[in-house]
Amino acid sequence: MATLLDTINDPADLRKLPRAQLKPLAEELRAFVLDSVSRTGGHLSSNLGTVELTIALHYVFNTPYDRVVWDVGHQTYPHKILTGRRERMGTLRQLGGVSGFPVRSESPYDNFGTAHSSTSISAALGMAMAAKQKGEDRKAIAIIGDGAMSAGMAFEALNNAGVAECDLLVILNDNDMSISPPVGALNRYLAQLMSGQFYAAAKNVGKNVLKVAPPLFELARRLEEGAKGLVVPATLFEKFGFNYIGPIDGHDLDSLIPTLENIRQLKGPQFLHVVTKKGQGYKLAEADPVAYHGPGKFDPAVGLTKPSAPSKPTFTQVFGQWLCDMAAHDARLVGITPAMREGSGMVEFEKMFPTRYFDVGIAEQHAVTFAAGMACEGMKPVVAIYSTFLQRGYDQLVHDVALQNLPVVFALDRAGIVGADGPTHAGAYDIPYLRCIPNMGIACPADENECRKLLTAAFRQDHPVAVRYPRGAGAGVAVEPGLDALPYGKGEIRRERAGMADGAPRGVAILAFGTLLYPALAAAERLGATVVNMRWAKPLDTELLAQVASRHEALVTLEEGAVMGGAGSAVGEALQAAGIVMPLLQLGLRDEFTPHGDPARVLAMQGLDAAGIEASIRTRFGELVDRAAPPSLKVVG
Ligand SMILES: Cc1ncc(C[n+]2csc(CCOP(=O)(O)OP(=O)(O)O)c2C)c(N)n1
Ligand SMILES: CC(=O)[C@@H](O)[C@H](O)COP(=O)(O)O
Ligand SMILES: [Mg+2]
Repeated sequence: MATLLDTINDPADLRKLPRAQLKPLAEELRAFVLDSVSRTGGHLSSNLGTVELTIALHYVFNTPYDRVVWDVGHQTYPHKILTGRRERMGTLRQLGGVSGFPVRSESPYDNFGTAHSSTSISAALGMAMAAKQKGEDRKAIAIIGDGAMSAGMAFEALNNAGVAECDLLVILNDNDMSISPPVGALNRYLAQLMSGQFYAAAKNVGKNVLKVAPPLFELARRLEEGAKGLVVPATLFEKFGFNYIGPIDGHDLDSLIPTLENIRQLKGPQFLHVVTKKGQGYKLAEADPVAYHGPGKFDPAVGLTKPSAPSKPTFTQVFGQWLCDMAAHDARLVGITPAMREGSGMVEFEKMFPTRYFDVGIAEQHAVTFAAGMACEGMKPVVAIYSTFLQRGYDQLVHDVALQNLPVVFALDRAGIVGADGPTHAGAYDIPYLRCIPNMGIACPADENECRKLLTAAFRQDHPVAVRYPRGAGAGVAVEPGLDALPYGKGEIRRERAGMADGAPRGVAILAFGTLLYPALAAAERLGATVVNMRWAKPLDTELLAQVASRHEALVTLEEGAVMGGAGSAVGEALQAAGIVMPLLQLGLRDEFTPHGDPARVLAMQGLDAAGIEASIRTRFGELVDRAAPPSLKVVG
């Protein structure tokens, strides 16, 4: 028998349903989300929390004519299911499948591409302003979480919107959670709004939405004036120029729908405060929304289980352990995260050093300058941040840290391909964007052990240094427990081509930056090439480079990052500066955005697995390779 959900292939179908059928639809939708995510993995708790809100939005507003902008977009699975992608949810976050975030090219209902947080109010305001300019009567709606609301960008947009005289609706989806528990004064303020006098004054809902009907409005205004004079101060959002409505129960369709229907008729900036529960309807996720924020596949009847055999440690875990060990060794160390405690491997550090741990909220710019301030006072800050999110703090990195040459360590996680999250989260650009900044050092560990030692090397410098490492596990190299450092700015030759002894320049040398050293070694076995583990993209080991250049006929650079402007470009510049003219092939991520999907496959599509590296080198330098390789290593055919 067809379910209600089966009948909805478009919000137009949803709008045909009688109100009474929306609750059973919500139940079906929630069950579908749980079942679907348990099969594919993905973001769960946030999506269980937006089921009713999504139904209400598409039911009340004329989507996609009215624009809906979801902040971050990790909570848009119900939206995807109701907007024609139900049957493709089994492909979620897989190569060629449905994206885990809104993407404009994926659906006309995805009005704005998101995944980095706190952009929704700006984008929706832009759309509202465009509608005003063009004389269109469409509505623009931003749905932003309490975590995302903590970012400066959200406040910049509120500041603008409050005076912009546009028909903008901001919906604050307040579930009292970021990925981990939310932090900061705004969070405390929202908690206040939820309690005591404010919550009692939730008649605000009735009062403010009545503003549409002039006679009632006058009555409401007088009531409001009276009430405000007595007990209810204006909310922060009213002071920003919004009409504040709420808080209302975001799981109660009987509150949501009439409230949205009324708001739809209001003019000017509206602010609806909706209260939801992360993980709503699935007890295990309600009890542990952190674990169920972004789980892998699991059996919903059992829940998440611990893997039986201990797997190789991830780079994140190697960093987390190093951070604790170095903090025990050096009291000046402080650890900073912009709201990514779990993802950045800082759970243990917070437990061991609670007074030296700082979660500053989703506020990357602030995290960087906050670190700069600490460094000015003799502390040794370690900012643990995903490569993609440091893009937010770029000016702060240049102006506040590097220009003042402050010793801040950037532990850059998720450098390179990340897989399921796709292009928004790929750490593709850090080498190019860091390398051009004076005073910066950039370390690219090839494996777990090097990661630990390069973190120590970075920590010992008196200037800023970034250590970039990828998502997941490495080659499985044993990590030595001490706090030894690798030398600053120095690489090593890992494999020498056969016949080096005769001194004549011959064959190809691969200069690997980071974890691609291992596929490079595999390719070099077949090519008879030399492999150099460069370790540092900046400073470049120019001495080693000159030595290797003098003994080979061609060089190949290799990095898991944008090839344009990356470490390979640095090698090209260094060769030119030294007056060395020789063929150079630069391999890395091409000048295109990489899709979401299995990371190994995405890397292979970029030609960065062992076979791809070998093929590229053969195509460009086949003759040199074959001439240099000893007969035993020659690959025939
Ligand atoms: C600029 C940026 N920093 C960090 C993140 C990682 N991140 C994704 S979701 C999230 C928490 C968002 O909290 P909230 O907006 O309240 O949504 P909820 O998860 O509670 O649904 C964080 C920190 C991000 N996507 N973008
Ligand atoms: C939506 C978001 O930005 C995070 O939840 C992100 O998906 C986490 O990625 P990791 O799984 O790599 O920590
Ligand atoms: Mg939240």
